Amino acid sequence: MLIVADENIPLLDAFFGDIGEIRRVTGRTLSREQVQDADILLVRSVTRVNRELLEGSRVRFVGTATIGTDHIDLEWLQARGIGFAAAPGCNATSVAEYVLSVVSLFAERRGLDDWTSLTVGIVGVGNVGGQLAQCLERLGFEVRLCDPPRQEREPGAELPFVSLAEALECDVVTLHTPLTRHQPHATWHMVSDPELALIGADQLLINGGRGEVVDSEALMRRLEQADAPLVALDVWEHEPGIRPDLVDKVWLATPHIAGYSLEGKMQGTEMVYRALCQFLGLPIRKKAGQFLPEPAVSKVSFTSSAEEDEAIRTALRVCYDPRRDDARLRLAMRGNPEQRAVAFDRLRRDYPVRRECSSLKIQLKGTSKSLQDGFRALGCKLKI
Ligand SMILES: NC(=O)c1ccc[n+]([C@@H]2O[C@H](COP(=O)([O-])OP(=O)(O)OC[C@H]3O[C@@H](n4cnc5c(N)ncnc54)[C@H](O)[C@@H]3O)[C@@H](O)[C@H]2O)c1
Ligand SMILES: O=C(O)[C@H](O)[C@H](O)COP(=O)(O)O
Repeated sequence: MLIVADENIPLLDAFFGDIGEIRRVTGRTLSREQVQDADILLVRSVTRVNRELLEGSRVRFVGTATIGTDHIDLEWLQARGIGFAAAPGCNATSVAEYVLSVVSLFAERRGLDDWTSLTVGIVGVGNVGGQLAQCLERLGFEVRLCDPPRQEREPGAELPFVSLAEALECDVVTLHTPLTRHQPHATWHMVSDPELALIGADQLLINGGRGEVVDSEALMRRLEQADAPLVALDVWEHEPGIRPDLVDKVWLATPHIAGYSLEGKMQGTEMVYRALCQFLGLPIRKKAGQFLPEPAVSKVSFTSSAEEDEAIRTALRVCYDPRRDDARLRLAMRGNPEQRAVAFDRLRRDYPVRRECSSLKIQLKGTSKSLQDGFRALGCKLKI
């Protein structure tokens, strides 16, 4: 059995080595010829999987080790009877930690002693937005949730949903919707001139979903105005050929790596492996956890002198500080368009190991219960 797989999927040999022969390919440039004789295709988000790629091939199962599926023509796969699996929720914790870290930097920039005084509007309350909301609420933030599809599906739900306009009133607005083009709730350019006009200079807009959810022309126009909001973009229209002038204008610019914790990537591989085993009728023998290496930083201690917010933010940034990715992306924006696109993908391919807060043991001596609860909200292991 031939498995054609994106070389950026971690642990390919460990998970799939005894299922078939693996041919590693560059996901961005995968061609019909490369996939023609494959039985199984494993991709990440940079490969468009559709009729143009697969017509006439032997492929009978496609797996994407990602949450998003907007790069896959699901209808065509279904019509052809080709098996499919994605990895819902695999890197939700990683994205939530990215957002928390960005919010912590925003609070510092605003000179806030208490970061939980910020209100946070979450647009798209699925695996990522839901996990983020839960964590923020446990930390003591006021959160507003906007998810019209869920609001319709769950009319009697306990969760109070707000409109997009109401979410846009929050100090921080963070986008976690999929990219969709079908009405009534299409997200393509969901945030454009009218929505951007609703957020002002003391607010922060984060996009951790898909680049095309925000109209980048409109965003450029808004960022040229004196009362423009701060913006943190992890995802961009037209990746990898993103606009350097937009990178210049946004406050925090990262190369679509919010979900790039090692745990998140490895879980993505495991989920596709499990689905493939089921598809082929094979036993499931492996788990991502068995391959997780020891983290570079494994323990952090705080004493009774630790200031609560400060301690939580320190631990968060031990795991992930987006400023390093921001600096690298800005450097990568030198050169001509082709060089910039290559550099964008290289930053993603050669991404350093990043671990989630769950990899961190926190030792607390004489600290308050609320500080302990804060670390629990982050998923850290506690030693009290
Ligand atoms: N930046 C990254 O690295 C990264 C990582 C993971 C996922 N993502 C993106 O984030 C998206 C969300 O991930 P998830 O795991 O939470 O997906 P999910 O499917 O679990 O949740 C998405 C939620 O968005 C809601 N939604 C759909 N249309 C909406 C609209 N018009 N307005 C408001 N809400 C709407 C859905 O009802 C759903 O509850 C993914 O589809 C993917 O594109 C990005
Ligand atoms: O949808 C997802 O899971 C994320 O956007 C994912 O982290 C994207 O990473 P890529 O597949 O482009 O490596």
